[in-house]
Amino acid sequence: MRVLVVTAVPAERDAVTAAAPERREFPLPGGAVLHRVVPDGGAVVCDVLAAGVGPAAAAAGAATALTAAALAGDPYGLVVSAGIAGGFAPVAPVGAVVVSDTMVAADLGAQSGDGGFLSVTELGFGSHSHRAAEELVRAVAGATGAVRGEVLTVSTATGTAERAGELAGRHPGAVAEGMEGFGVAEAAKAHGVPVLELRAVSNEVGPRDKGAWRIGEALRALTGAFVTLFPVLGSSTDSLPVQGG
Ligand SMILES: O=C(O)c1cccc(C(=O)CC[C@H]2O[C@@H](n3cnc4c(=O)[nH]cnc43)[C@H](O)[C@@H]2O)c1
Repeated sequence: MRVLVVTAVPAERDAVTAAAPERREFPLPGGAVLHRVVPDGGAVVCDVLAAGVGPAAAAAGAATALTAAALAGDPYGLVVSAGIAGGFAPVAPVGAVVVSDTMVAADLGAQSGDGGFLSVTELGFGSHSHRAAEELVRAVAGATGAVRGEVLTVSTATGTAERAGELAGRHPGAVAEGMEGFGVAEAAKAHGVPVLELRAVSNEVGPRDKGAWRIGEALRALTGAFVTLFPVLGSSTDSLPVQGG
């Protein structure tokens, strides 16, 4: 199976490729570079792209790689948004791995004028969420020990307890917050390819305190998650189910 993994920054990309013995580099149109690893056994070929921070960069990077692969006649069978994340306490503490059953665009919409928020779904402009295929989420959570739930995609990382409470109130099933998952899911949906979001928690969602972020610990947890994920993907002989809707 060919897998595309999209991270925001090179440190996250390198944490993913560290789960396999060696990597090779392949240029993409536009100048970005895919880092390819073939984990033991060779059943999975995994291209990892550091596409930039935020949903727009993630969607553009993912779509470019998906299109290039499709035009080369060798399309991907799965796209994964991966990296570090803020975790909602107490369900996803620092060092935990999370897998998203629903990738939610949590700040894409409009203020309602009475202090509320209207999602793009409520505005009638498509969907504010993408569900990952249930059997894939279950297999990944089982293999990696990841906490499963909604992972929110935000363009502005949460920096106050008030905002954290607001998001948790609006999304009681949220386990974590990142900045790319929904963008990757949009690109995957446009190409009819299954999507997954897997992140390791570096900090708690809440008051901004970058000094308290445990980035190294999270990146090591991310590597560990991919060490266990690759055999799961390698054992899926059939094509994976596409998004749950
Ligand atoms: O400074 C470093 O060494 C470093 C190494 C790896 C990653 C980073 C990042 O800052 C990655 C930004 C990336 O992380 C996600 N993230 C992490 N915590 C949160 C959060 O609380 N809220 C939202 N997003 C978060 C996000 O996907 C960013 O793109 C630095």
